[in-house]
Amino acid sequence: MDIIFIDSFRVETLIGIYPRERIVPQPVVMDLKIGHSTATAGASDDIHDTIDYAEVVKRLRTVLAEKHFLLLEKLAEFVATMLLEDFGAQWVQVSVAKLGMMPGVARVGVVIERSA
Ligand SMILES: Nc1nc2c(c(=O)[nH]1)N=C([C@H](O)[C@@H](O)CO)CN2
Repeated sequence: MDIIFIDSFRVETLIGIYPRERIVPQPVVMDLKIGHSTATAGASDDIHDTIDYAEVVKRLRTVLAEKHFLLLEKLAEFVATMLLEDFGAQWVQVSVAKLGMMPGVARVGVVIERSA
C-alpha cells in the first residue's frame, strides 16, 4: 500500500489524567502513516487526487486546540478515525507520544493501526 506520512508533528493539546494536565496544554508528538493510493495523483499531478498532508496538519492543530482527552489511547483513536472517515484513508498507523514525563524516559506513548 502507498503511504503518505507525517513525522515528528508536534502539537499542543490538553491530554492527561492528572489535575495539572487537565488545565495546562502540553506538546504531543505524532508520527502518522496514512495508507492511500498515490497512483492517481502520481499520474495527474493534482493535489485533489490525494490526501493533502498540509490539510491534515492544519485540521489537527485546529481540532486538538479545543479537545481534552484523558488517555493517549483515546487521542490516537480520535486521530485514526478522522483520517479514515474525513480524509478517506484506507489504513492508518498513528503514534502519539508525550515528552519527558518521567526521569530517564524520553518519550511515552501508543501506536495503533486501523483500517477502513
Ligand atoms: N497507557 C497510558 N498510560 C498512562 C497515560 C496514558 O495516556 N496512557 N497517561 C498517564 C498520565 O496522564 C501521564 O501523563 C503521566 O505521565 C499515565 N499513564
